[in-house]
Amino acid sequence: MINTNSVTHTGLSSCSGEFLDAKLESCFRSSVQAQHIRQLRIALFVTAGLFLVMGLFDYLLLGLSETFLRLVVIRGVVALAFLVLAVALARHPQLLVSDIPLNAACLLLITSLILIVPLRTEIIGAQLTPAVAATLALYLFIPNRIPWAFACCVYLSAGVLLAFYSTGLVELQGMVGATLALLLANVIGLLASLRLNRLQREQFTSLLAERETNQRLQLEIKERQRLEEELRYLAQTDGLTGLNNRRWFFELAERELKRSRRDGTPLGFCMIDLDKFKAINDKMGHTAGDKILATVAALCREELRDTDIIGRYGGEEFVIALPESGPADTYKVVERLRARIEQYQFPKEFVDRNLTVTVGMAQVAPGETTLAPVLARADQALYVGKRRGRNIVIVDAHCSKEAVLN
Ligand SMILES: Nc1nc2c(ncn2[C@@H]2O[C@H](COP(=O)(O)OP(=O)(O)OP(=O)(O)O)[C@@H](O)[C@H]2O)c(=O)[nH]1
Repeated sequence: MINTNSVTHTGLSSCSGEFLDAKLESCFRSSVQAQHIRQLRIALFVTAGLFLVMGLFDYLLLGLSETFLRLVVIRGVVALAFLVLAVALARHPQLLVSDIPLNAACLLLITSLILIVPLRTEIIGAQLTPAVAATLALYLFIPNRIPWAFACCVYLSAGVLLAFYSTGLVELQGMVGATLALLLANVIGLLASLRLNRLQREQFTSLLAERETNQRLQLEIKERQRLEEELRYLAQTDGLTGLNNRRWFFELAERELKRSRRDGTPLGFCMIDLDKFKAINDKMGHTAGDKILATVAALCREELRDTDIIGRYGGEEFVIALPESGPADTYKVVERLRARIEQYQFPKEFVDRNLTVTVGMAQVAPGETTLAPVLARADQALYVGKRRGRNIVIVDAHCSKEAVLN
């Protein structure tokens, strides 16, 4: 579909009612091609049918005479040509935009109408009706061809009038009447087809504008959704580590606490603190410290299940909630995590010794409805670990040794 931005203007020609912009005109034509082909085929079938039906009247009027046979040939050729064109249009839609087949069909129709005039002299007055009908049909049923339709209709009018005259049966008054009738048919046909062309194109322009507005709205909606997503991410995420920030961690952990109480499933917590991090910061610089924090966060994430929740608690301290993890499971996970960080080879420009972490671990006790007590116990255990020399997992004293070792 064409973008109206790429169109210089949507003005219409006053002669043909068509778009002045060739690209827009061709786009319009292809958008209505199927509809126009359908209309034209119906017109072709109807004309062929009418021509054949008229043969019956010829027979009633002329009997099986030589003139009748001539009329049969003329009508047969026209009807056959129209039927062939109608069938061909269905198979080859491009015929609609090709001038030769349509012009040939029009010329055949007009010539036959002119030739019929001297063959049916007994009802010469009635010959005007098909000529007027054909004039209107040529303007209205063959789309987007005003100049050709005009040329064809001039030929038809002149030919029919000349045929009337050549019979010598039409008086001056009759000739004037026929001329006026054909002139009127031409004027009405021309104006109607101009108006039709204009209306169709104005409708098409409005449709394009509507589509463009819709597209713009859709882009705006997408952009808003992207911004909302970005805002949500910023509101929930710690910029340095990409982990949940403290506020969002609490939100998620509260939900887990409620779920564990409802389902009666265990919920483990641990606090992780980097050992002697101040010294690294002081020696290697704050940027190196930042890189280490981000790497530790990534290592933690790798060691955890998708259902575990990790957040940056503050500075160089992380907090993890482990749903459906009893003391033994929680211990296994955090001990694995501690060992992973201890063994991890950080680039020498970040830290010149093995980095370690101390972990304090606690379990939510039965009946606890808030996070504060369990986090306080995990923090207390962490503090004990720091005092014991660091690089260790300390289990809160409320968890029995057996439960942890199970
Ligand atoms: N690079 C960097 N450093 C941070 C950030 N947040 C906190 N820190 C530093 O982390 C250090 C924490 O130092 P301390 O609380 O004394 O603890 P520590 O040196 O790790 O010693 P222990 O915890 O007792 O093993 C401080 O130097 C803070 O400046 C951060 O976002 N980036």
